[in-house]
Amino acid sequence: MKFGIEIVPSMPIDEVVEVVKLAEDVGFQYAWITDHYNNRYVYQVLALLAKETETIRIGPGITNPYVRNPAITASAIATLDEISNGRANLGIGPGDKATFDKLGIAWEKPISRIKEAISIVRTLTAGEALDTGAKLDYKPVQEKIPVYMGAQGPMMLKTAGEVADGVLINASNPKDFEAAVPNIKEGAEAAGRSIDEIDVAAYTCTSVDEDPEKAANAAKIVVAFIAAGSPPFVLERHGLPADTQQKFGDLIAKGDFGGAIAAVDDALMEAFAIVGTPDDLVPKIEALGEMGVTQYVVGSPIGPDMKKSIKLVGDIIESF
Ligand SMILES: C[C@H](OP(=O)(O)OC[C@@H](O)[C@@H](O)[C@@H](O)Cn1c2nc(=O)[nH]c(=O)c-2cc2ccc(O)cc21)C(=O)N[C@@H](CCC(=O)N[C@@H](CCC(=O)O)C(=O)O)C(=O)O
Repeated sequence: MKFGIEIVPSMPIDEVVEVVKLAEDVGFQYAWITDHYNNRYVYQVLALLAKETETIRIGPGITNPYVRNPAITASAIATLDEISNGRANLGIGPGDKATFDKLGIAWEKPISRIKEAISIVRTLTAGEALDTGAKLDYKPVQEKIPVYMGAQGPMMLKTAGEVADGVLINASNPKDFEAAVPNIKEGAEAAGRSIDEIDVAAYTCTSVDEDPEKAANAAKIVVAFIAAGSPPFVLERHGLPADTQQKFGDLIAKGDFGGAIAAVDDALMEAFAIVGTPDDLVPKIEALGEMGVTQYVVGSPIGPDMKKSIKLVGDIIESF
């Protein structure tokens, strides 16, 4: 099992660098930086991480094909690959509707847009020209920069199986991967590929601490947001009430975060997060491995004390 870490650059840039360097020191192999307009700009954060780290692979986790023209993304990731001396990964996915509504961007045909974007990025970073004649005037270090797709829906997962080198799946329960992996496999085989070529990453709401209750409490607000964004098929899969999305969506929309946290029960925690002591985490991550997960990404909130939690995860990495 490989280990990654998700960092939301909502904290001061020096702290972002500090926690990613710590993650590298304790054995994490991937750092994924989220891409939302309201946080620090993903590619400047990544450039700094490239200069400040040596071995950890880095990339957006995830960007999308709507906020930037894919040729700009190609140049951004090729530049990152040069600065990091060949450690860039591109994480790209549909983006989220709430953000696009705020930016006045129409969220149209996400699957087609992502496939087109990946094809453009691959063509340009391979030093080739688009039909329009567009071409990069330099080549990245890596022959082929790995492209990971953020995906949750069945069609998006199949598309990832068809075209991507990896998939970042925002989920934490074995039931989600029991459903997701066959979709990825179907897409891969339809494209004459094998799922073994694809790094299946669990991009998981994680909270670890020596005190399991503190760990659980730190995750509740993230679980509330996940519940608010969970489509009916996910709620059904976990036997959650059909009105869960509406209930948490309403609480969050009116800013009642206390009410949202109080409404998070054990069933929601079980469905949408992996929390507890390091010893609690091991069997849960192993269970994901049995479902075909090959990379575990420690996602927000990571823990009540982020640096301490990164070190605690570091203590269990070598046991995988
Ligand atoms: C579009 C959507 O795909 P989805 O994968 O389920 O989208 C949910 C999330 O993956 C998506 O919002 C991500 O961008 C969220 N996301 C992030 N979103 C962000 O904006 N920033 C992030 O940093 C971020 C990180 C992240 C990490 C992992 C991860 O799994 C998701 C992450 C969906 O509805 N898919 C369905 C329907 C597909 C569809 O839209 N089909 C179209 C036509 C097909 C076409 O598009 O051509 C249609 O039916 O009209 C499906 O896959 O079955």
